[in-house]
Amino acid sequence: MEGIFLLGYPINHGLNYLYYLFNCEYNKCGDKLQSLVFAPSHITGFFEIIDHPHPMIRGSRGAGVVLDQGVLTRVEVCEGNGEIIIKTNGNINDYHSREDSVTYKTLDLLKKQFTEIEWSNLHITINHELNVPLEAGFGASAGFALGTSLGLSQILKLPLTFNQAAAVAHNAEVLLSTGLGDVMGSMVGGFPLRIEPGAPGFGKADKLLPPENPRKDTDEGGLFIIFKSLGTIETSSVLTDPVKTNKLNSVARDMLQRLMLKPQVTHFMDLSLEFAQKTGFIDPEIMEMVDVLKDETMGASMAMLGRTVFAISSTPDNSLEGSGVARIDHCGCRII
Ligand SMILES: Nc1ncnc2c1ncn2[C@@H]1O[C@H](COP(=O)(O)OP(=O)(O)OP(=O)(O)O)[C@@H](O)[C@H]1O
Ligand SMILES: CC(C)(CO)[C@@H](O)C(=O)[O-]
Repeated sequence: MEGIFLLGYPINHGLNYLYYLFNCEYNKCGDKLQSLVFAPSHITGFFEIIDHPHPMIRGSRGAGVVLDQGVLTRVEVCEGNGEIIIKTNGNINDYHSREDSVTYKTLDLLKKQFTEIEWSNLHITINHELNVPLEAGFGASAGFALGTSLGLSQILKLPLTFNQAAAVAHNAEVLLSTGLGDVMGSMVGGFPLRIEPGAPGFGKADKLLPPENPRKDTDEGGLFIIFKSLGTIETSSVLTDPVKTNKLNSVARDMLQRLMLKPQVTHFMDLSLEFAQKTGFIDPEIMEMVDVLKDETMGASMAMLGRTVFAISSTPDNSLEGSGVARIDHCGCRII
């Protein structure tokens, strides 16, 4: 394999920088038990909300794409007095309140499910490092939840499989209305098609075949995701508004079937733009950026749910000033 390597990892990989930072800190951790989880970011192009009284079955149908950037979570556990420290990019997480935090919610669900664990004798530190914007359609909350559930399940040797641990993350997302299909999307990788709603192990997912690699000269091959975020949309503010949810459901109703009849990346992007326009989610500023990218890529649209434009392209080159570029992560969420 060609390329420049740092700590055994090719430095052209989006994950490498974060991996390096974490490895440096690793030595300072003494004999604490710790785990490292990478949850790649999932951008939804279009979605339909499927309500159900059971949170494991509640969720969304839809389609999206998974980036090689996202949330890296290091969980550390040692003996203590029940302290819980949660940090995001090195800062203590003072997000609104404990009740609103998807990380706390995931931890609480594990505590309720596994009462035999002596949680009050543990000191738990959860460090999230993210390199995508928050509340901007990159499914960061799903990454926080997955890092917490998979990390703790591994360290504490909880009797859960990979999907079962991820289902706890889905449960937390659905209960807080911070996401419906991002946990499934991040687990699947590539271009996830969420065929039936629900948590991993409950819902049903597939993925688009990547188109033929137009860049045979690169070892990673494949496509690029170009993005630029202008601001946030709090997912829960949309998911709890019946006017918005009825509207988006009526627009999305037949979109997945249409994509399944022609399961191609360009068609996914066309449908995503149709969804963004017909729902009225897209505003003139985002549309302007879509127009810039549309002609020079395989298609551009708005990331659900954020004031973010995204495009899929065979080249990182584009004329949108200040845009970010990522690769596609085909592997999905993993313990590293
Ligand atoms: N600084 C922060 N540190 C940790 N968690 C945070 C922070 N800010 C927000 N959160 C968590 O993320 C949730 C916001 O999720 P939201 O779904 O709106 O964003 P997202 O997942 O990044 O975007 P989207 O779902 O649109 O893709 C909050 O409810 C909170 O639990
Ligand atoms: C609701 C949502 C658009 C938020 O990112 C996503 O979770 C999805 O597609 O279900």
